[in-house]
Amino acid sequence: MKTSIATVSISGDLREKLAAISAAGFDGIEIFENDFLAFDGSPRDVGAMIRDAGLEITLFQPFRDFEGMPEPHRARAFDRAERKFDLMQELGTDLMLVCSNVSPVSLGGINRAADDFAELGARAAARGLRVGYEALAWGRHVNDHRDAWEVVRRADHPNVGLILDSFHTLARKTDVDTIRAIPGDRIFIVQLADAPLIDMDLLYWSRHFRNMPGEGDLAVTDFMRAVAATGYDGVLSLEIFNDQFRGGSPKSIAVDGHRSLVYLMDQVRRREPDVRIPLPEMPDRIEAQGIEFVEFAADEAEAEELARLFASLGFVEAGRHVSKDVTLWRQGGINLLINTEREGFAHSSYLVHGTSVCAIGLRVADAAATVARARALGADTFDQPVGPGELAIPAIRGVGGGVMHFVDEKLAGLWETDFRLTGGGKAAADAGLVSIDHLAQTMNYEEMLTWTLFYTSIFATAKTPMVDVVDPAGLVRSQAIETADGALRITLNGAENRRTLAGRFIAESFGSAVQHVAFESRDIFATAAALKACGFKALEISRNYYDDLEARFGLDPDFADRLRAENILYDRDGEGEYFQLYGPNYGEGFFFEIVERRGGYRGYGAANAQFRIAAQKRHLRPETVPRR
Ligand SMILES: O=C(O)c1ccc(O)c(O)c1
Ligand SMILES: [Mg+2]
Repeated sequence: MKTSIATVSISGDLREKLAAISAAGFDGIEIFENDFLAFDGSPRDVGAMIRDAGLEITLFQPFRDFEGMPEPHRARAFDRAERKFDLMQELGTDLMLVCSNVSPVSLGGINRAADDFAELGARAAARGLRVGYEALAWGRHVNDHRDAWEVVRRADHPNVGLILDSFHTLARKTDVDTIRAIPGDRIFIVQLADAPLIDMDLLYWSRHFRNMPGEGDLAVTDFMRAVAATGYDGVLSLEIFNDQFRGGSPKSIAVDGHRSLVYLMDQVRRREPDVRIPLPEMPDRIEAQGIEFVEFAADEAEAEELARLFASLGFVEAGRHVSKDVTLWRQGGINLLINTEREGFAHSSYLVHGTSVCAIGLRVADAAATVARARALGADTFDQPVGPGELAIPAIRGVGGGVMHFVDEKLAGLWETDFRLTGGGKAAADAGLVSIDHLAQTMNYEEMLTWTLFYTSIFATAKTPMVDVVDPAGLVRSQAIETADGALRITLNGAENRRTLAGRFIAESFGSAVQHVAFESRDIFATAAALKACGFKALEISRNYYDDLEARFGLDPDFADRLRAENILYDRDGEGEYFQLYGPNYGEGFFFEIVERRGGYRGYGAANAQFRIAAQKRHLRPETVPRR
């Protein structure tokens, strides 16, 4: 599989783009003419610079408004093409993209366009070059790959081929199976892009909102399956026009791009088993079975405070690590760790972020296979020395550089092996928390696509639609990644500014991290009562909220009173009901939540988030409330 990415997809100057693209593992680039024009160097120098970066130029583009022109435009278009052929030869590339004409003076007519391409093909062939024709979704006469293919077919010249671009085909909802009838060797290059579904003008959508395959909502996998079925085995090239990417990190966008192609082709291979796809073998997407543990890094003083917080939630100290300063706190099926080691990963995490979640452990069927898939998708693995007799838990790096461990059956004795379990005390404190319902990771808005792709490509998960959460100081966008059975649920919250609670958390904990952990109760009212006995202080919710709730859902006044008395938030949809109880803010804005799901409720109480955030803001230490 040969991979390529258009230089427009990445931010920075040409040199920065090349470094990032090459480091991410691409074989080549599509050079956008403007990137070249803006660069102060001769075409030969640019070509050499690209090859020195270990990359080939897979395509030169775009060449506009060529086919179907009346004279004198027609002659001028051919002159322009000859100039660009000169440039291509100096750069060292043999393929030019001609996009369908948008000029109001163009005449249309399949045969006229085909004749123009036959002549262009002859001129290209004289120099050992090739031209490919792409239908722009907003082309004046040709805006569909089927018509572009008909032009190419009638041009009937070996140096003239078709260029497919998933965006143009999918944006117009053209049936992708029409691609299956095109001979694979007549397709000169395939451009790939996804996009979020937004109802807007096609040109504007294409030029500003494209994203990597798998990051948006288009059926790029179905498109690519159809392309693969033609026998096409040439370059797969990302062509992503995205305002956010233009200002983003060249490195992470290039890494995301490469990951998106590996993920895409892995999916295609599994769904088109008869098509040979040259991609290293890797395990299929991993079924995550739940969260085995959450580990906090702290110093000794803060560890005591954290321990008090755990105790107030009904957890009991259940053991100590055999060789490390790590304590285990347990309740139901939940394991929380407090790590106060003075060296190693947890300690460096503490030094950078303060008291915070430094690692999580996921239950999977096969930990080694999970790491193998993550590696194949370009994730960084994580290793740390283990003491004699202790178990090595395979791990990778996740959001904010945090560690994600994988625990499988082979590690079933983990707690008994690595910990001196003290047992006891369980019955005394239990507040009915049975498992972790979800984790919430807070990040800058620009990172959300990166981590959505990370989770959905490694794990058999789906993303829910993005929702807007209103913080009094700005918007926070929230999207959940979840398994079909809900065993793993992670919400990603993207802050657009530093004054929101989420933005403040990122600023004060120096990076993206887990901002809250939500525990599952099977009886929220019993839990609320038990927690009171443990000394738990619930976040106080505005009384006005309950008046509205009662009216909105037509709640029984007694039921509304019970919610109000316990500061429990409530939501309901066609499937079921949702109850939420919040603890106090801890440290830089970390908190615990307790939820109960009744019936088939699958959401996260987005409608309540605004009121919860307002309540949390009222409880912030006054000196830390950011000034405007
Ligand atoms: O937006 C454009 O003009 C444009 C140009 C070249 C392409 O390959 C494309 O997909 C879009
Ligand atoms: Mg294109």
